[in-house]
Amino acid sequence: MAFWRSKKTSETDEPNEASANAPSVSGSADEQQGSGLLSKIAGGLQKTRRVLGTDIRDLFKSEGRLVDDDFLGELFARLIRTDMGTGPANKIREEVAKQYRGRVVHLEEVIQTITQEIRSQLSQDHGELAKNDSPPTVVLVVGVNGSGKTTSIGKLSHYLHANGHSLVLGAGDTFRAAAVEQLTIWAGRIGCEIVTGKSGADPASVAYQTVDKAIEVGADYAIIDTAGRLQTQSNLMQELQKIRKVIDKRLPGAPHEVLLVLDATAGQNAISQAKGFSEAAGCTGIVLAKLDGSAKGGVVLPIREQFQLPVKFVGLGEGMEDMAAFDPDSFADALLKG
Ligand SMILES: Nc1nc2c(ncn2[C@@H]2O[C@H](COP(=O)(O)OP(=O)(O)OP(=O)(O)O)[C@@H](O)[C@H]2O)c(=O)[nH]1
Repeated sequence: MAFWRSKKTSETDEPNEASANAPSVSGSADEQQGSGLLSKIAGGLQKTRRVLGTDIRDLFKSEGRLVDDDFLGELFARLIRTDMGTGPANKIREEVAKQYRGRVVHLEEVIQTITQEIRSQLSQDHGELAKNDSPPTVVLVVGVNGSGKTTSIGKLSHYLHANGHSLVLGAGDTFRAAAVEQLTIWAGRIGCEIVTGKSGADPASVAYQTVDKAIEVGADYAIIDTAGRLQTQSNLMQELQKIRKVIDKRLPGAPHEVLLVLDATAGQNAISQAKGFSEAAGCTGIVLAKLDGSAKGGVVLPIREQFQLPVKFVGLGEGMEDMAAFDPDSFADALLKG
């Protein structure tokens, strides 16, 4: 499932982002949705691009620039302003140094090199969910309070449903009544079943019943929400492990995906969240929500570098269709080419 497709243009193109990112083949509902999302992703990354693209352009006040230590230092400082962290920024600096040191370069050459390097650092990321050989595929969704879990579940469910998959949602955030209501509204919009527990019920029992229901009705996916928690709250982290264990008891091998929803506006804080959650909850992938409101989209890079956690989806707004499957090529292009 990829509804944010990579563009197929030549290496030297400097395209208008909205049109040039259009899918190579058009026609299917999937792809029509994709082309809308492509301009959305470019729009979503606008803030990050403003920091990165504009900053890098500013390095080139004159025609070309000599690539020396001064230039490389300035480049590095500008890269890390997007919260991409020192490791990934260093790799980009080294690549630029390797290719151009001692030479006068033009903006386009440097942008091209940076884009390629970002692509290659993220090349293993893609927006695909794991799939259980015999349904249901169980997806557990975790993250800190307010990161966008419930909204992301709604958007993901909408996408799966629109593509012919049946699903059951589990309102595992039994702590916050509004979260249950919110998920119930999403289920109503999508037209899928939802399992809820009483307020304060054991979330593990809701998770168990959700998987049970999905098996009973033969659903393709069971998607289970959880209450927001801080990665430092060890009792609540243990609760996630219990939820996992109980799910596995009902369906051995499940959950097949544990998606960590990170708020893109959190920048470097998202890194400590990724660390705490991936250790305690065995996360398999990231949903980077609220990319539309963030200038820190570069944070995708250190998360991949440090935790080998692929970004699977990005959230680009609060509406039902405001989510895109992650694609490194489109991401790198949208980040730099404006
Ligand atoms: N702009 C924007 N807003 C988003 C996105 N995803 C979620 N939001 C908003 O972020 C806020 C929090 O989203 P929720 O889905 O309620 O977050 P949550 O993680 O379930 O929250 P808790 O249950 O309190 O932990 C809401 O106002 C959402 O509408 C996104 O991709 N873009």
